[in-house]
Amino acid sequence: MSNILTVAEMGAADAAAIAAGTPGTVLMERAGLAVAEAIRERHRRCRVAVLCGPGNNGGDGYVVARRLKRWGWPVWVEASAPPATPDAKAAAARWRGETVSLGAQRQTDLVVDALYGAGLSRPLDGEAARLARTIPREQVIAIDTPSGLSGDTGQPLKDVAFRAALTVTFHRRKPAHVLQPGRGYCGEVVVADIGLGDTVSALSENSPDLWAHRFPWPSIEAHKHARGRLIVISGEAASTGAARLAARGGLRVGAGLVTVLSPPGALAEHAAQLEAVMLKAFEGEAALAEAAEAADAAVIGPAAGVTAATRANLITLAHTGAALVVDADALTVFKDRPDDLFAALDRDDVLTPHPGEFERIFPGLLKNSPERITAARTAAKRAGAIVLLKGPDTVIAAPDGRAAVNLNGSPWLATAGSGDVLAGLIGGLLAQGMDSFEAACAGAWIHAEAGAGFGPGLIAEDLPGLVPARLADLHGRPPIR
Ligand SMILES: NC(=O)C1=CN([C@@H]2O[C@H](COP(=O)(O)OP(=O)(O)OC[C@H]3O[C@@H](n4cnc5c(N)ncnc54)[C@H](OP(=O)(O)O)[C@@H]3O)[C@@H](O)[C@H]2O)[C@@H](O)CC1
Ligand SMILES: [K+]
Repeated sequence: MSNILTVAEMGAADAAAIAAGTPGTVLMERAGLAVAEAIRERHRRCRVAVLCGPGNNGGDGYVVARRLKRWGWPVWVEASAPPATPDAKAAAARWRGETVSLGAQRQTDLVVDALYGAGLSRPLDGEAARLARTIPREQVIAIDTPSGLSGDTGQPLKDVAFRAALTVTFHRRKPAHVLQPGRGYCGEVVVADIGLGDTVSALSENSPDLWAHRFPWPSIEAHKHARGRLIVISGEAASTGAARLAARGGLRVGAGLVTVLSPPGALAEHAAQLEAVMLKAFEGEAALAEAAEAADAAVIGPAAGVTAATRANLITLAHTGAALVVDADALTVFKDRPDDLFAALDRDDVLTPHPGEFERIFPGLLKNSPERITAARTAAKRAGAIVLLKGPDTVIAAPDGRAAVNLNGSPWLATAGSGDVLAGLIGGLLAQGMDSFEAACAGAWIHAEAGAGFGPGLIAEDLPGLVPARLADLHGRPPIR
């Protein structure tokens, strides 16, 4: 169930099921029952107001009301308008309980928000808008999406939407359930199966389902050279920590040989602090090209310096066979000439911008896109490379249109150096020959799991050491404690 469907794709899935012989009323019964069961699983019998709109979202609401009433719950419907679709009319006709107008001001314990679904195109107004602003979220169970949210963008239209403790949607998540701010409005999200069968879309949740079956576990004959060689380009003496964080991330995630390539002036600093990670000095492009000759992957950018040297180093690395992770300063340094960067990249390279860096190399794109998935996809096409747009809802996009959204991000990762480790994790997976889109997804997922599992007090230095337990989970064996 890791695909995410747009509103139009969900409509097509509904229509296909109906065309294949399942009536819409049957789908509505399944949807309403799933919501009622989700409520019963979480709450003792209590007073429930079901707010029903005129469309099929409201139709689902009438089914919920009927089910709860049958189970003996005190429940009534508050209708914003009479049912207007054939299926909603049929559902309302089977509701034999009390119906009052919206906002009848009764004392209630729970509110089922069945006003509008994910396809909402007009903002809430009047009583619906007032209720959205005033009902406490702990009381609210939303059907499909909290009313007021745009299903495709996760934005509240005109800034007004219900906030829910629980959202029950059907078949697959929609962008509003995974993108901020919508995700924050949804509370817990339950995806109920209503029997629509298989659908495939180019957008997925980033979960191991996407890539775990192709994770580059070492074979029995593995030796360190066969497990992939990663290089990490270091900045000057005063800014070397970022490269070491990236290098340790790459080593922990399984690259066989990881080397920090350092300007001569920073060598002593590194030498004092590195063990399993190897160290080599380079000076100038020719030396870098030679040192990079045998690398399978390279990380460039973390504290590299926004300098002509970083730009030249990137171009040099792009001419080697290594797959690149381009982060931080190696992105910023192309601010005035992003096309030079894009011309140098291959489709197996990965860019890992945060929104500020994204704006520098794709000016205006984020602001002018309906949401960040579209922005990341457009960026990936423009760059001809994988783009990982960081955030609480990190998006990974490929030039061929594949995209995935991280659902396991946590605020603990918003700490200095965290992104350097992420670049190293992706680099380490690229070095082991993993497909670049999948490596970016796997790196982001492992990184997020590690951060969420640690919680408060996390610093970037902790992250590489948290990777083995996550790998053990993926490998299906108990972690080493
Ligand atoms: N077979 C299926 O498809 C299944 C669908 N299912 C369920 O159907 C839901 C989608 O149903 P839906 O398409 O009828 O949309 P929904 O949001 O209920 O109503 C739109 C209506 O509201 C009106 N309206 C809009 N904004 C408004 C506003 N601000 N203020 C006032 N009115 C406003 C709008 O009017 P219009 O904009 O057209 O003038 C239109 O009349 C989906 O969320 C899921 O719960 C499940 O049962 C499983 C099977
Ligand atoms: K709703």
